[in-house]
Amino acid sequence: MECQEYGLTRNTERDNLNLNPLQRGGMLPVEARKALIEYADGYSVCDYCAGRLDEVPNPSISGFLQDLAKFINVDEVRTTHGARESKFAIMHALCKPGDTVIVDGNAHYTTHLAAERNKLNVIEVPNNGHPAYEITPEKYRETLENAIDSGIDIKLSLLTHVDGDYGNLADAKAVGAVTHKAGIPIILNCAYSMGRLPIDAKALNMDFVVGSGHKSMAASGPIGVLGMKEEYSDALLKHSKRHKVKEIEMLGCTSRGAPIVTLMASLPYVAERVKHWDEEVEKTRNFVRQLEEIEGVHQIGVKPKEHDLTRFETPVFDKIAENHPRRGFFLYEELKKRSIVGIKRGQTKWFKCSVYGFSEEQIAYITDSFKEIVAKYKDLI
Ligand SMILES: Cc1ncc(COP(=O)(O)O)c(C=O)c1O
Repeated sequence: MECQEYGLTRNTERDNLNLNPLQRGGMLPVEARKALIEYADGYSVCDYCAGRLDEVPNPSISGFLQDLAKFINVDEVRTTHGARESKFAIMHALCKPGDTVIVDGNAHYTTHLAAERNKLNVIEVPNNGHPAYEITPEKYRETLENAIDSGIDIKLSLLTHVDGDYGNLADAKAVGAVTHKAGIPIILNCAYSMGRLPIDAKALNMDFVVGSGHKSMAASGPIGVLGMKEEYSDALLKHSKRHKVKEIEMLGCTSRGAPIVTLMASLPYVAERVKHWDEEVEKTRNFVRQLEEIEGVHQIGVKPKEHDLTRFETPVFDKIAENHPRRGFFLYEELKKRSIVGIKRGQTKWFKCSVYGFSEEQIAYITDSFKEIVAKYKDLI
């Protein structure tokens, strides 16, 4: 058999300034790149395993999990294959088919799929619409109370801490108080927050927090985090009857090899970087201010920004696209000429981007580039 050329290079994304929000928090520091090579082979973390991944002493996965639990302030923590697998496992352990869960209207598709795979009904708390698309604790309370009043037994609730569409940071503490008052456990989906900003699960009134190593914790994918309160550990970490030491929801073992060692190697770096979250927010706000100086560029979602993921409506680029021979592709191509990538090809009505981790100089270069492109095509507007 002759195999095709699979195109396994990433020079474009690596050598240019990548604005794709999905990529900004998953970039590996040097220590993690070294660990990646050291543990690149298949079951590389399993040499000293006595049956449980979370208890492996060498490399010290057990020690790492203790540190990780402290980092997010939970009683127990496990790694999974992603935030989605963490959500699935919680729903699976706590609900049965036909049960109902309540989730925010900005929830990620993986939340919907986790519920669907568990055969659960979903009630959605709507956001407040254009332009902020905010999920308010008041709306969460109202939707929950209406459901309860109409006789629906809600087994579990979920809040997306920072959503992937608008980059809004939800008021987790207030929503946690709402669901606890109703006696319903709550999951905080921290895919876009854990590893970028400090997470204290207990202070946020959360029973579960789930994270994504490849999205926000500087790890190779796929790897997720599942943190929980003690009272749920029996349900979530229940052992197999047949294979006594194995945890059923984890299917015995979850992420092994490169993903877990990079997550481990990056933890000190990530623990340090969350202390500088305010600086990142300030950089994002400056970026928004500068980009909004262009007529026809508006940030949507909550203002001022509280997270780096930013969505802009960009009628000015859409107008240029209408009259440009390359149509919608002009923006991608003009940015690429300036070594900027990460805005989807052909997209000009709106786009999402992030400057997380870039320096002020790089951000100034990026905003100047957008302004330069508008100036170049002023006759097409
Ligand atoms: C808000 C949110 N939750 C969950 C996920 C999925 O995370 P994972 O790939 O770790 O399952 C994403 C990925 O884009 C996301 O944006």
